Amino acid sequence: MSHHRTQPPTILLDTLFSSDAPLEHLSLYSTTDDVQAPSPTVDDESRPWVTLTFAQSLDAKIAGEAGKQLILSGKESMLMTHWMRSMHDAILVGIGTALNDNPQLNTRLLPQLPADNPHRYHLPRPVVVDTHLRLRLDCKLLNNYRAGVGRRPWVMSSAPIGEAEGKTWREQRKALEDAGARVVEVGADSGGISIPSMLAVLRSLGVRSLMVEGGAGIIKSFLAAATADNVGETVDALIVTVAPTFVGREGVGYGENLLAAEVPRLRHKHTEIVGQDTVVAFRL
Ligand SMILES: NC(=O)C1=CN([C@@H]2O[C@H](COP(=O)(O)OP(=O)(O)OC[C@H]3O[C@@H](n4cnc5c(N)ncnc54)[C@H](O)[C@@H]3O)[C@@H](O)[C@H]2O)C=CC1
Ligand SMILES: Nc1nc(O)c(N)c(N[C@@H]2O[C@H](COP(=O)(O)O)[C@@H](O)[C@H]2O)n1
Repeated sequence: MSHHRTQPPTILLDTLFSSDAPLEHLSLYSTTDDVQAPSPTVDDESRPWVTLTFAQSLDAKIAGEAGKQLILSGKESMLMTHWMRSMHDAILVGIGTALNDNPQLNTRLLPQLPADNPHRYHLPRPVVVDTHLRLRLDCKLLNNYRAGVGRRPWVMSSAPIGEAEGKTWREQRKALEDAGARVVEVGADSGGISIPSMLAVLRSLGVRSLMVEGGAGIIKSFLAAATADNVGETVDALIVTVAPTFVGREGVGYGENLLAAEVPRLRHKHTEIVGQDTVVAFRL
């Protein structure tokens, strides 16, 4: 679809914004008059708008054997993902993904704007959920930030209770902060960092919209949180890219063990063929 190359795909505009919003502003913001980047929002300001999104194979795998990173999206749907990134204030991944994929989480695939265009694409804030502060000091997120081509990564973590673990955690925190990260403390429970608490903290820090990319553990947690709440109070949109390939049972899935009572009700918005992939968009 040629329009995907120069402006955000309709499937994103319709799923994330009301259809009467002006197209040209939905991925761009003005740097000249200090206007904030456009963003989907929820009415009450207690949490950000949350879009859960990932790419999967026909057999619902998101990675290969032992977590091997797979490029499942074709170039057209990958471009769509970068448009989606430009429409959110922040992008979240779990520490499993940060360690495994060493992602950049930026919008580098978007078409270059003419030099005299006063607008810019929004560069989202990278957020890593990392209970034990295992993020590498030389990861691309920190390297990009130090090189001035990425925003400061935020690391969502929770201080451990025990003295020995607490000391290691504080040392790790200092090392990460010295390397450029901001460590943000949030509450945790037996399942790891509490999703509702983390969302409330992110909103209090100014994040109006959050794109959640994965991996498997994070997807399961957000699906579970969305099911436990009254529908629509944790996750607002689900956008899944389905690639025309099988991975096999050795791959990493996200849904095998979910009980029927643990999957949220979905409201289908759109299905669109993007290149060779099928993109399915829902509101919750
Ligand atoms: N195809 C796609 O679109 C994507 C695929 N991936 C793949 O996913 C794989 C990584 O998945 P995982 O190992 O499951 O790691 P993950 O990225 O989901 O991180 C999970 C880790 O985050 C921490 N955590 C803290 N609180 C948590 C909570 N409430 N819920 C869940 N985790 C919490 C725990 O340490 C947990 O082990 C990689 O192989 C990566 O390539 C990742 C993102 C997108
Ligand atoms: N949309 C999409 N399609 C795939 O096939 C993928 N493997 C992913 N992965 C996500 O993108 C991150 C890599 O981002 P950068 O290219 O480094 O900016 C990866 O960590 C996953 O979150 N996504």
